[in-house]
Amino acid sequence: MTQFIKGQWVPGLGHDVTSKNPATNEVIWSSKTATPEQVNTAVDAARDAQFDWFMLGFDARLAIVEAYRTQLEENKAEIAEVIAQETGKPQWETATEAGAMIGKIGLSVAAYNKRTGYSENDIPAGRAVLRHKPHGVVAVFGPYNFPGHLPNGHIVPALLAGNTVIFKPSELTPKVAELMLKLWEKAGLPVGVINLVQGELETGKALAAHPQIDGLFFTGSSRTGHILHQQYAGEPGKILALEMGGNNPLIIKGVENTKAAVHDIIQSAYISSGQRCTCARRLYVEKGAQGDALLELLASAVKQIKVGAWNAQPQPFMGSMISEVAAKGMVEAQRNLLNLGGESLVELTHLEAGTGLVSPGLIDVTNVIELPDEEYFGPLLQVIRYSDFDEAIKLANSTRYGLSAGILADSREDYDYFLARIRAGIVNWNKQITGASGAAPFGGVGASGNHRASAFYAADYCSYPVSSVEADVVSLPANLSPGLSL
Ligand SMILES: NC(=O)c1ccc[n+]([C@@H]2O[C@H](COP(=O)([O-])OP(=O)(O)OC[C@H]3O[C@@H](n4cnc5c(N)ncnc54)[C@H](O)[C@@H]3O)[C@@H](O)[C@H]2O)c1
Ligand SMILES: O=CCC[C@H](NC(=O)CCC(=O)O)C(=O)O
Repeated sequence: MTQFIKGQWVPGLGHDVTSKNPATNEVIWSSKTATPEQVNTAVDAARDAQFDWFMLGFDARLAIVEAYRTQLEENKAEIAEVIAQETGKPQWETATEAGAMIGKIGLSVAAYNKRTGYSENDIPAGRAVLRHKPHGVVAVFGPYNFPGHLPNGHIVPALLAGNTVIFKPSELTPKVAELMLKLWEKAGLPVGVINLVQGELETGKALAAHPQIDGLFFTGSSRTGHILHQQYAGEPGKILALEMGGNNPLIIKGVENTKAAVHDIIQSAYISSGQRCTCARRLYVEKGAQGDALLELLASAVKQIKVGAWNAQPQPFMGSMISEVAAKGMVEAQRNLLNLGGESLVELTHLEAGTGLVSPGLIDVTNVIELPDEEYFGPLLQVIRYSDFDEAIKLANSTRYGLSAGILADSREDYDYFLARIRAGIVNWNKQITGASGAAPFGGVGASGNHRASAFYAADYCSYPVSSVEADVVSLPANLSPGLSL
């Protein structure tokens, strides 16, 4: 029973699908996909439930969301374990993801109150009141790299605002989604308020194209996000929030503590086996002896990064990539860069056939004339040597994306110069560029997003403002307009 539709667990009526642990190739979940007809039923259920859910009022909705938080807390270890088994991420990292899911509740409540909620002001004509209403029925599409935390970051604020939800998780992480829905069910969500449809392209397309969807909140690749954007052209009444990938630059300039810089670079480029949208993909290092020394230390540290299965002890820094296909894709990306003139500093290798285990790679692409503006979603960092700061910033901005960017530099002046010129939604100074805070807005520009940032600003796309001028009784104004007599 893998679809949760209208408060019931029902089998999918589509074709067979499985989910595998990418470190062992073992099947950990199998089922059938939801058909377009089942998607219709899920949307109908969400539509039927929506007005009553909204009319329950914020406090009653919050009580259920709080009960979900209790479920998350009580099942934190299981959530972390299922995410680890299904994504290949090491347990220390998935414990953090489960923690972020719990933390999202408090942050979403704070954001609801701060960004939306209710306010009123006395005005000469009466009272100006600002309220927010939910869009209605929204679809949430999730990626595989944070299968719990990122869809949770859409679902929680959407429900708090009074929307009902149809959740379509990544086809690579159905087991995590199933567990999340079981916890929502235990929290006591009314029938139809949240629905789960599992499947691949056919299911996703049926949901995205459904005429009864009022909004779609998407986290995933830029390629899919662009398809959805085109699909929603001419639909101004539907809200579309797109959180997509990046080709993120990190510049190193005038850093005394080389070891600390190497640590920040590794945390930026290789965490989650490079499978974070915020990961550094391009590293700009000044030409000269200082840059050479930094790269030498970096290459040595990269070679020492421990890679292993989700449950290996002692724990590795990098787990498996999501699949063997993804691992082979990174080997192919490296080959392509080498063919274009790149020079390998540390080779990325596929460690075990049939798995997503790869070692981290570092490649100098300074001599590549036309560097592809691609998001290689894995642990391969491209190094570019630069002669002057303006050149580094210009190269850093040479991308159609604009998600995250950073500079490691001991001079505040350099940071201010960079901050003014770099084009990205997340810009860090002397800190890794991954690990963004949910207490801040999260989103990119260009091909990385559509200016509907998530995290703390998710509240904004979950409702629309309703402005009212109100008075308790109908009354005549003190002075009538010229030309009127009553
Ligand atoms: N900006 C962010 O917040 C953020 C966060 C995490 C991941 N990402 C990005 O996500 C990508 C990795 O995730 P992914 O590979 O799961 O993304 P993806 O685009 O392949 O899939 C995301 C979701 O869209 C669905 N989908 C795919 N094609 C579809 C279509 N034509 N119509 C409707 N639905 C469709 C998938 O089934 C899945 O549920 C990377 O590019 C990464 O940078 C971005
Ligand atoms: O893979 C992309 C997201 C990575 C992650 N970002 C967040 O968690 C944003 C904060 C939030 O949504 O609460 C990161 O920056 O590492």
